[in-house]
Amino acid sequence: MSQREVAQLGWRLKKPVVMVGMMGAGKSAVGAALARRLGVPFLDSDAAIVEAANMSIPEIFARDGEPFFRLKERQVLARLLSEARGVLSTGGGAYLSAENRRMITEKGVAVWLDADLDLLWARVRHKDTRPLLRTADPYATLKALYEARVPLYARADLSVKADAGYSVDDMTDRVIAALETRPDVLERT
Ligand SMILES: Nc1ncnc2c1ncn2[C@@H]1O[C@H](COP(=O)(O)OP(=O)(O)OP(=O)(O)O)[C@@H](O)[C@H]1O
Ligand SMILES: O=C(O)C1=C[C@@H](O)[C@@H](O)[C@H](O)C1
Ligand SMILES: [Mg+2]
Repeated sequence: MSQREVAQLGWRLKKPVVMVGMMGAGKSAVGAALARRLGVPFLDSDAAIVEAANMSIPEIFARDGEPFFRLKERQVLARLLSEARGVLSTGGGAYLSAENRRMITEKGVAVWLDADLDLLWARVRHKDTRPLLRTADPYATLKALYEARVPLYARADLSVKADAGYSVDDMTDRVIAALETRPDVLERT
């Protein structure tokens, strides 16, 4: 194969990829790596909310409450989906609303990063950036959220298991392999 042919090897992404799953599953980290790998733009709904509000997520929760955050999340998701050409990582709660799931399914393909509770806890336990976990027993809170949410995340078009031994790059490989099972979403060029 000539150098020129090698340089032209790549991907054609036909629909936006929307990363869903629990806080700490790796949606932002893996989503950004996936976008770099596919050579497409990356968007993150949490980052877009923070930018629009000029406040951190804990500040928005503390000042305006979770219902207000969810309203902004829905508006931002609608805007980002209308302009998305690449990978869009969502916040951990975004896929729980039926209206958000409908918007995501209409425009893109949802990929659930399916990490188990122990892995999620190992990732989030030392950080205080997730307001929902600011409780007397954050592990019990995470467990309750996990158990309530898994049946909804399981509705995603594709799911990719996140194991403790997998790096962000390994997870990116796995997501690409899952996307390649859908020629209507991703093709090699
Ligand atoms: N495969 C991985 N291997 C090691 N560390 C990872 C992996 N994926 C993510 N991480 C790390 O775990 C933490 C949580 O990941 P990330 O912020 O991507 O999760 P998230 O799903 O976007 O969570 P949230 O819903 O809160 O936005 C980060 O510190 C990230 O660097
Ligand atoms: O799981 C959740 O409900 C959340 C996850 C984060 O991504 C943020 O969107 C926020 O902290 C709420
Ligand atoms: Mg994130």
